[in-house]
Amino acid sequence: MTISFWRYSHLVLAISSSLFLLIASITGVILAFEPIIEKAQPYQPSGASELTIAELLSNIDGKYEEVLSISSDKNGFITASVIGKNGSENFYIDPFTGEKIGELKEKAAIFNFATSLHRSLFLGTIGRFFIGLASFLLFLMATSGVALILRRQGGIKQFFNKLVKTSFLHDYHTILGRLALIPLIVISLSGTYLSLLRFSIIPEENISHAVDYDAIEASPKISTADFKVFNQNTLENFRSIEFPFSDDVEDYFLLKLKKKEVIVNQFTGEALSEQPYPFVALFSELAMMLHTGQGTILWSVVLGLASLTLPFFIYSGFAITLKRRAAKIKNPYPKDQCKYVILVGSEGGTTRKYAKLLHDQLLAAKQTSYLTDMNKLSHFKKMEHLVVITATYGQGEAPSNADKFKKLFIKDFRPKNDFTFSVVGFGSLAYPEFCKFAFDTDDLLRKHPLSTQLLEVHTVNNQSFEAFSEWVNPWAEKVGLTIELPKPDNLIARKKTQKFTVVNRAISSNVEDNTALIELKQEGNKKFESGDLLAIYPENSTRERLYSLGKSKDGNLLLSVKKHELGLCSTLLHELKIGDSLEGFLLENKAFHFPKKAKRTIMISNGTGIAPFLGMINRNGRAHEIHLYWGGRTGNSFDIYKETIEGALADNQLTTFKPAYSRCCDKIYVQSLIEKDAPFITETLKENGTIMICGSITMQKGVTQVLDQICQKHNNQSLSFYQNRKQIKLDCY
Ligand SMILES: Cc1cc2nc3c(=O)[nH]c(=O)nc-3n(C[C@H](O)[C@H](O)[C@H](O)COP(=O)(O)O)c2cc1C
Repeated sequence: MTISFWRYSHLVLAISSSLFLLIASITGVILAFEPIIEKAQPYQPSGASELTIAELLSNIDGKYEEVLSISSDKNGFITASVIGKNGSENFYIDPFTGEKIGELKEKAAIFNFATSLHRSLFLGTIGRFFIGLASFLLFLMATSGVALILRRQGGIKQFFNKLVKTSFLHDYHTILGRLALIPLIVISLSGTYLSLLRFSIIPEENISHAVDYDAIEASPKISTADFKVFNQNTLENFRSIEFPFSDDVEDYFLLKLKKKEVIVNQFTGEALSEQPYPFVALFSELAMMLHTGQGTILWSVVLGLASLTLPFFIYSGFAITLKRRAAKIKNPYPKDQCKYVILVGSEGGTTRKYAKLLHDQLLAAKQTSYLTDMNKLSHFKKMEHLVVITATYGQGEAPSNADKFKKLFIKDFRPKNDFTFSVVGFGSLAYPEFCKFAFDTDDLLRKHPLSTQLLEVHTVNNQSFEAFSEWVNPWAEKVGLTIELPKPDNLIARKKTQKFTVVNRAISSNVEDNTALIELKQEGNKKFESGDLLAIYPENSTRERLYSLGKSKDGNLLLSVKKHELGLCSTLLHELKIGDSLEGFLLENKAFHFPKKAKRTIMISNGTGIAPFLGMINRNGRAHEIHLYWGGRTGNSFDIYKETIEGALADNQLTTFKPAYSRCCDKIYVQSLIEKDAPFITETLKENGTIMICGSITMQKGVTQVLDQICQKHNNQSLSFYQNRKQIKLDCY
């Protein structure tokens, strides 16, 4: 079944039951305290459960004028109903002495109030019905939630694996969902069952005894202390005993044990009738215990905590849905009048925001643009340029608003005129099938006889605004437009910057590299680590450019920057001289910090991607094995890093260094080195070592492909297995 089915079901169930569930959960949390408070009372002396019923009766014998009944409550506390000096009384007794040890307390008003609200909303039968229904809907929601988590995690085996992070609310909706799953299923099913029982949909059977009163004998009379059935059963197994009304031989002891009732002749001790409780009665008792936690502190705590998660689920669930729907599409022109058609595939709403950004810019440039979901593909009479902007979900699959696209495209898409197309894929490199659905869509479009591909598929990792805008300019140029995307505040807000001064700088002697190694000293002392990022905003621009940082021996920032012809930031950085300063912002990037617990770390980089590794190697206290693979153009490309690397090798801070040069010597890429060292790499992963990759996206793609192949071959595991265990750390751009 498709993800949209489960998501839709989950949402509809939540909408229809949230109010009731909110009330039931808050009252449920209050009620969870009741059994905890009760159970904490000192009315159960240790060892009491081992006393026999005969011993209990002997211990109470003679203490009161008359004993009417004795019972064991849900907590195992013994209560007696007696006639004493003050008339009829009920209280807790010590089963070893028969003495009164405490008064029966009335239920606290708050618990009475919470119970009524929890059971019936103070609305009697109607209220009970809605609460019962909400309970069942909660069970269905848990089921649809499981289906959604299975889709997110990629199968049952990965159900409890670490999540690939998306947003706080989305992630914790899933994490708490997994933790509270079993208790919530138990609460919902037991609640449903108790409602069915209350409405007699499940019929309750009563025990009926058949005693032949004419045949009851009054002899041989023996002492109750010698009754067989009283000696055979302990308080562990005891519910209650009702004493005979009179000395008539027809009056008897009614003994209720955990699983059966016994009628006992008051003179001879003979069991006159024995009836087991029906299954429904025992099951109802279990359901009650599971739903209320009565009698067990631990389960009450679990129930209380599980109830507490419901308000969070309700809040986060609606917040996620609203975010998804936030990017509402407005189309001022009818679909058949538009020259530009933008189709969007989005699950969480982010890709839709980006598509809308482009759509709005086209409209602002007085172009006829039409934006719609991929599932709404149809005939667009005047379409000349088609843009598909889509995320990938599941394991390389379509998002829910694009899952019918392929079918529609093959069956119904019949444009009459030539059209160009360009596909932008949104995805995450943390997934093995990076932007797969975008590539699949591109393949499909390429096969159309009237289509012309304007640009290769462009991928955007982690919703990077920069990566998206890198596609916009060449595309706009190809269709004869100039578009400057304004960076919306809600994508990434400009941060409060601080000042950095250049204290060192080296330029690569290979002119083609156009690379600088720059050391910056910060004004202030904000903490940072190698692997963190420096955000730079060129003057008059809200655009942010992020650089991976190394931390030098002196605690300064190490940055390696390649100058791009039209790159505002890289030009600015390259032009800086020693003593110059610039504004920037330090961003923590925990996911790319050095793994201090791993004994061996393999670092793979190309070009300027070496910068964070220089910092990590600089600060390695030799306890860790570090192996660095680095790809550059020629031997000269290495010059600016040479001193640090050779120094680290001499000091044992770096164990091995293996360069791959693409324009000289063996003319190889870094992934060839990885392929050659396959056994070493796979052994490292097997022994919980870490692989860190930093550099260009192209290099990352090549390297992860090779890593996946060698992991499958040597370790019988896919790369995602190690990714999920956080043994693969990526920082590519
Ligand atoms: C459950 C789940 C599965 C995903 N699967 C993939 C995947 O297979 N390949 C990929 O490149 N990205 C995958 N992603 C990442 C999303 O495509 C990426 O976060 C995208 O920016 C989300 O855009 P949206 O908010 O418009 O849905 C997945 C994300 C989630 C939450």
